[in-house]
Amino acid sequence: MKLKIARIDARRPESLSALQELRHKLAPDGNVVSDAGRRKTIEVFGEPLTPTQVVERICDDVRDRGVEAALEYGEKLDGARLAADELRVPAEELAAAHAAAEPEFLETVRRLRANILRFQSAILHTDVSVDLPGGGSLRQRYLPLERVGLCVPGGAAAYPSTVLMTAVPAQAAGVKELAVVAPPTKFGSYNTDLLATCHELGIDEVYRVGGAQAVAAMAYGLDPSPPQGEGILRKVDKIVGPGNLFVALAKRHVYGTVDIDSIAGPSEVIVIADQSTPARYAAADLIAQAEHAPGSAVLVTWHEPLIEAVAEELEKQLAELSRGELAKQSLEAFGALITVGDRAQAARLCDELATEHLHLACEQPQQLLDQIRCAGAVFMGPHSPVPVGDYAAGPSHVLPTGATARFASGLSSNDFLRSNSVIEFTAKDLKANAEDIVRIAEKESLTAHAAAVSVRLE
Ligand SMILES: NC(=O)c1ccc[n+]([C@@H]2O[C@H](COP(=O)([O-])OP(=O)(O)OC[C@H]3O[C@@H](n4cnc5c(N)ncnc54)[C@H](O)[C@@H]3O)[C@@H](O)[C@H]2O)c1
Ligand SMILES: N[C@H](CO)Cc1c[nH]c[nH+]1
Ligand SMILES: [Zn+2]
Repeated sequence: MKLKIARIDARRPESLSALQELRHKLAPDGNVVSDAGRRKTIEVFGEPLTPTQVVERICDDVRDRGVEAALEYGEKLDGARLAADELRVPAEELAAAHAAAEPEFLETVRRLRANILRFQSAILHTDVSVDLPGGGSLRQRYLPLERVGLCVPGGAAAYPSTVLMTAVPAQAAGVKELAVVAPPTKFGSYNTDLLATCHELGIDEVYRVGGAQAVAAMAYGLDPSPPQGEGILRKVDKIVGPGNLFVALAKRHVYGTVDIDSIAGPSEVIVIADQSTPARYAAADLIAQAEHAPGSAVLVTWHEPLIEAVAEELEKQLAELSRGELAKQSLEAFGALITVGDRAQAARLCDELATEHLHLACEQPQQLLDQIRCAGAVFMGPHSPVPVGDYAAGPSHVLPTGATARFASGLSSNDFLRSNSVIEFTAKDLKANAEDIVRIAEKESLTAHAAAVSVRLE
């Protein structure tokens, strides 16, 4: 299988434009969509629109027309013709999927759940109290969110692991109401392993809706006028979880109406390799991300012979894979093999691309990590490939993509908490602080603020 993957020599000044193009493709503003996506857009809307325009139309339509619009998009985009009362997966279907699941699969789900819960509970914020030396006692109080929506992808692959990686952190934080949305496809809400995983975790709200329409449905609610109909999706407080470009852009669109976690779009990896890295490991790691379809995979090395060795391995391994053709398309559209001058240049490039997954598959990974700040999750050394984090380790696999790791972090139990500050002063504490409060209030000409303190000193 002949693979046309970009080769970039970052040591040459003219490589700059190739690197910028790569970066743009990976960012959500790049709005890169496949030809198939563009064809689908024309079929649905009768005109070629950008993904951002598509998402705005879908979200506004679902906000205005509710369940009717959500079902129409499910039919047009996913080919599923459903009635309003078929939107929610019946409790009996969840129980039946669980009863029919392979016992070994359920045991794996339980072990993975325990790993995730252990880590997510360990990192959870706890209340903090501070007594001020000048008087006054302060508290930071953390409370779980009430109702959260979990996006589980289902276009090109099935993701029971994403149910675990979103629901278990939420449960560690104490969230009681969880609603799962997954497209009405064989990889989504018709996937019995996914339904069995939901049941195992005690999730009983699963809806057959995906893409931007699912995000809008959770942000606005499908039946905004109470009383809520049975089976109609109610508005949530926060939407978390990954998805394709349409899901990521929709989450960005509804932010403010509800909270979101981050832009967790199409998967990405940068593998940093050197003379110690077997080419077959590096190739396998790149393909593992590309098979998400779409997924981006970039090799960075200062050991030049590795570029062609990995290119050869990629062709060999792609030919043997069931999803080889899909992975090949991703590698050709969003992949690159990059040569850098040295480790320091590799570190700088990583910070610029701020990738979702960074695998330091080279010697002395800690020394390199000390020079890098931006990545969703970092995998250290030759025996920590990304699937360890995708499935088993404990940190959530829902991670920021498209260079948003410059400012965003991976999903964690703390994303499901809100905090209140609690301020308590006695008369003595107030007196001790009054002079400063009155002085700064007067500087702002907010004399009523000053008076609210002075009145208590009389
Ligand atoms: N960043 C992360 O944490 C993370 C984790 C897991 C998966 N992922 C990524 O999630 C993505 C999952 O994508 P997927 O496609 O398999 O599933 P998905 O469920 O995210 O998207 C499928 C939905 O997209 C909508 N859609 C498809 N084409 C459209 C078009 N042209 N116009 C409007 N809507 C359209 C449809 O409604 C469909 O239901 C992959 O790219 C994978 O890499 C990311
Ligand atoms: N690599 C994905 C995060 O970008 C997570 C995942 C789920 N299943 C397999 N992998
Ligand atoms: Zn993965």
